[in-house]
Amino acid sequence: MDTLKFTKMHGLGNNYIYINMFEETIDEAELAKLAVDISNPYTGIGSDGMILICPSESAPVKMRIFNNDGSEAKNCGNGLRCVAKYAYENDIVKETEFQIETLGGLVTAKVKTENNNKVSLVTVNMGKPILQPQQIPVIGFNHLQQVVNEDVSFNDTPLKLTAVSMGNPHAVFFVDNIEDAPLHSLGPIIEKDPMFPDWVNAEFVELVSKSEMHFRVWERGSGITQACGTGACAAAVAAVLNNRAARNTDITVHLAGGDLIINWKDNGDVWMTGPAEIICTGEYHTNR
Ligand SMILES: N[C@H](CCC[C@H](N)C(=O)O)C(=O)O
Repeated sequence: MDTLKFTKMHGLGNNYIYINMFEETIDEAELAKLAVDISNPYTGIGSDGMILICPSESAPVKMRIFNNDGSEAKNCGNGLRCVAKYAYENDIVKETEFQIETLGGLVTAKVKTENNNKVSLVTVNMGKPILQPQQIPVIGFNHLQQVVNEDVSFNDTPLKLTAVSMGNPHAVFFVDNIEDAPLHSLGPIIEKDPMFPDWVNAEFVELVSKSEMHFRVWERGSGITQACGTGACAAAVAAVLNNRAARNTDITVHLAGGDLIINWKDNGDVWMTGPAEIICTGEYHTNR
């Protein structure tokens, strides 16, 4: 029986099992199944998925993220904050500002430390959103430059779609009352609708003001989670595109697990600020 050292961490309740690949070795062919097994709440550790903290040729550290269905995603906002905290506290990096490689490209993280050099808050420059339909991808809108407030329907329920990619695809829908959002009923249907060839993260948003919103998410590959960092970025971008939020402004996004501050800067970059916390460390027994 082999064992894997792990650290369970969360960003606003969006929790993953983190494995330090500077110290551990896992066959590439085993990663998807390991993500499913380790995430199982009954026979595994239990989590929204698995994140690998890897060496990189283009940055001090690389993040790979697997949902709890075993699918690998190109980006994860809550994961990036936790990777930044882990990398700083475990001396993988010495600076408080550094780059992290993701499958969606390079991002820049800044950690804020408190007593005895522990990271309490992380700000990540998530880069520029992708809005061209073909690159999100979403089909049926190739005649448009952006998919903003477009009429769609799922299970005969009419909705208005704004589609944004933060390296991973997001379908954002504005609702009058977040408590009435059809998260359970339509989340799994939207996730795998043929309109989204790579499937999609589905977000429902109730706007409070031009700098505040409520947010709930059905994540691609994980279902309902307490928070989605890339989703909060996509929601803020979508609100600005719909003239319902302001550029270059700190937007407070109230997620089920807590608040993120998102700012879509005039230079096009989206900044995300929020906490990252360690839950526990341990050894996972593989090959049982
Ligand atoms: N389910 C997402 C990946 C995790 C993103 C989310 N947990 C975040 O914090 O951004 C996807 O398949 O694109």
